[in-house]
Amino acid sequence: MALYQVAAGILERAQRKEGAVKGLVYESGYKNIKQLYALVCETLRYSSILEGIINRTNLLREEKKLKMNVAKVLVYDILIGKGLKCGGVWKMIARKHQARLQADLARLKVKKKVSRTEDLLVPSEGAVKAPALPRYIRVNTLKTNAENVIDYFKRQGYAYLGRASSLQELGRLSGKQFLMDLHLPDILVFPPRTDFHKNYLYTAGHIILQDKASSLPAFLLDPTSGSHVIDACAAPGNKTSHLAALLKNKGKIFAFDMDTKRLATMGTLLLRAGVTCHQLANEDFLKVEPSDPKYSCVQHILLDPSCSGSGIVDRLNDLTDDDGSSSAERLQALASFQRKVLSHALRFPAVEHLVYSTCSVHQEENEDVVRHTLLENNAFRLVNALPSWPQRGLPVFPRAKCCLRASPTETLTNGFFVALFERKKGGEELLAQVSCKTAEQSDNNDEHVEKAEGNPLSVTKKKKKKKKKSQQAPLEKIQKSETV
Ligand SMILES: C[S@@+](CC[C@H](N)C(=O)[O-])C[C@H]1O[C@@H](n2cnc3c(N)ncnc32)[C@H](O)[C@@H]1O
Repeated sequence: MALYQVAAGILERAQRKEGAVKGLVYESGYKNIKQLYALVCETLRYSSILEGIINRTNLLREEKKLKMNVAKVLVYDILIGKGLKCGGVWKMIARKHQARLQADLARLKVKKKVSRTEDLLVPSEGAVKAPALPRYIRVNTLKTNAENVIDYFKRQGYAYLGRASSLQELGRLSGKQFLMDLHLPDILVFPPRTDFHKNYLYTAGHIILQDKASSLPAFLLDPTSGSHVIDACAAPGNKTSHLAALLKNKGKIFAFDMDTKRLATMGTLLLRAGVTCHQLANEDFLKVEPSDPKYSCVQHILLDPSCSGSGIVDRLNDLTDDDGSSSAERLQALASFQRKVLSHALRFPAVEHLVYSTCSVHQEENEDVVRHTLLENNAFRLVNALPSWPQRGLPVFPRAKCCLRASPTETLTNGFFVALFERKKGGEELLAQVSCKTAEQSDNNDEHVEKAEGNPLSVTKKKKKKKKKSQQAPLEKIQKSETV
């Protein structure tokens, strides 16, 4: 397929949050990966400038068949890149408008008082430049364990430096060094830009390329093996595969997503990761009936709905307006959907714990959604999640600090937000929990006790805690939450 069409397709998938740019480029099967990756990255870098030129010159109105993302890659190549290489009919169209496009770019440079095009990218005064993030990998415990993965990398010439004791250590990694993460188990940390897309462990599903912050939701939800879980907005499925690993493939994950293409990608990812305990449904989660007996044992829900994506570092330019902020209207529309879907999720009768997460940095999509939901629903409260995590929710309501935030500058991750809800305990709820024990859970009592060592969430688990303390590995001691 033609370069520009493939590049535009990747921009579109990145906007729909189907994965990181690098992964999407590799998945495309395009023969010249390097050329494609460079074109996509550069187009993203100049995205808001290109969009401005396209809009001011009325390009899409004059060329009805031309879509924004194809226009962006074409205009990038004709104005900033190495000139149009291929493109057939698109090339002819772009050539037709070349003079006008060049004139608009020239006017923009005069207006911004710069002589080189790249100087248009200079951040405005006071803007913080995001640091390059470490490369995080999650060990897929359905297929292997951290020890095996560490040994494998050592044999590949990497130097293992042990478990990190500070975030600064993660930020100092260079060359072929790597560390075990200090906050989350089964996360290994490598220097920025380490590329594992061709690594055997990745292609065989033994490791998952997932930002550390995006591993928080499943880790905090921590479903016991054998339990029933809903992943409400699941595709492309990194969090689903993490949930399956925590469940040890025992129990059930009901995973929903409205987007057919993303679900197809998810099917491939889950197969590669060895996930077998899931049921995928191409369905609007808002239309899933909470009283359906099928979901009567669902005690855990992971809700990671569509959001502005404003926290994702390699997409910052693409998804924000010229002034760096998402448009107020768009944010309001997203927040309204997020509130709706969160309230819906809390209607499932047996749900005990729910994790709400976004990769947005906006208060409107995060603390405001949580505050609104708590005001509307007094059966649930917030749990003080992972007390050792350094960045907390913005203090815009009394318990907002129970929530977690993440950012390139403070946690060396993409921007992220997580809130852990817990049903307030009362006689009726406890009865419901007992009657909801699934067959798999009854078969796995020993496993529950073991898992409970690291999870102070449930009353029964807490009682067993003292007994096994001496056997705990250091990472199992991580306190995931505390009730305040
Ligand atoms: C942030 S992404 C989910 C990422 C996913 N949790 C992961 O870790 O790979 C949000 C997803 O929600 C889906 N979505 C949006 N509205 C939905 C709805 N009403 N019901 C189900 N899925 C929905 C989108 O198609 C998109 O795939």
